[in-house]
Amino acid sequence: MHVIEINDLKKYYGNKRGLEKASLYVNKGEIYGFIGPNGAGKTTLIRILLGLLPKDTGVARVLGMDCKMAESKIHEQIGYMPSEAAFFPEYKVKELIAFYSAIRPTNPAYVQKLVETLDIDVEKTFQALSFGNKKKIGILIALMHEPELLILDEPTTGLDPLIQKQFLGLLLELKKQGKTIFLSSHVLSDIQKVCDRVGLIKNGVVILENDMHILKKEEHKIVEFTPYQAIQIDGMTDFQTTTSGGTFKYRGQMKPLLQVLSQCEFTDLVIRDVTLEEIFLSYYESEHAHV
Ligand SMILES: Nc1ncnc2c1ncn2[C@@H]1O[C@H](COP(=O)(O)OP(=O)(O)OP(=O)(O)O)[C@@H](O)[C@H]1O
Repeated sequence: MHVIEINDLKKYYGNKRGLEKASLYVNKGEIYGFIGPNGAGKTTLIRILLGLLPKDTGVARVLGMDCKMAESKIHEQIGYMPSEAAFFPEYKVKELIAFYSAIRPTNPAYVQKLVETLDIDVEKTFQALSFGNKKKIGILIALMHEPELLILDEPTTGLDPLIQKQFLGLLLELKKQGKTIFLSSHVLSDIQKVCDRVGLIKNGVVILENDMHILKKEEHKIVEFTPYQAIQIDGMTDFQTTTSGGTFKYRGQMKPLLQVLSQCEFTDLVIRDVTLEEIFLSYYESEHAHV
């Protein structure tokens, strides 16, 4: 059984497309990265998963249950963090913790550990917090009842680098405990760091879904060098001049590449994997990816 199962999901707002025909699945215990440009349909899909929005047609199931039919049962087992945290503004953080602990059973020791990890000041009122600190309260509330599935919408935007790092560490810790995490984000470096699988959505259709390591393996290497010189080798594409040298993409065995490069005089040379951002852009920019 998949923790999340979406099949041919369609949702229109009047005559405006939300989702066209989206399909994806998320396995138990994995961190799934959900990415796509503005307006692609990410929030629509998340709102359907949470039972907040009815679908038109297709399948939307969480933990084996239909999202709309079993809304309240699903909510007990989901931790959801919206992209912008909004809680009772005049409540102190400790009062918010008490409020949510009364709705859903929590382990106080675990809550305290989260408060310390996220470096949260529980004496402040929600409205007195900065954007980043409000975001941390969103993370705390989503995690504090130790749900089986976490659905996180842009969780790290606005967090300082240290807290971002701690937060990503926390996600990996939760994964170790067997929790499943669905992470929608524009911060592709975060997705690349923690996700096992990734889905790309465009115009309401999931155009690519794959394991992160397969996705990266299928792609080419990037070679960056200084100073400029004309390099030629089979498997090379997109040769470009940069301010200090050049770059190209390379698909093929390492040995012939290294033989050619060893003939050159470099002050700097980097052979690296493509980043998720580069993979993402190539899918979004290439003609055949247009759907
Ligand atoms: N309430 C609504 N009424 C009409 N159209 C809507 C509504 N909500 C979303 N849409 C449209 O549905 C499409 C998908 O929007 P959605 O918010 O799901 O995208 P998104 O991928 O979350 O975008 P972003 O990254 O900008 O948040 C967009 O074209 C949007 O304009």
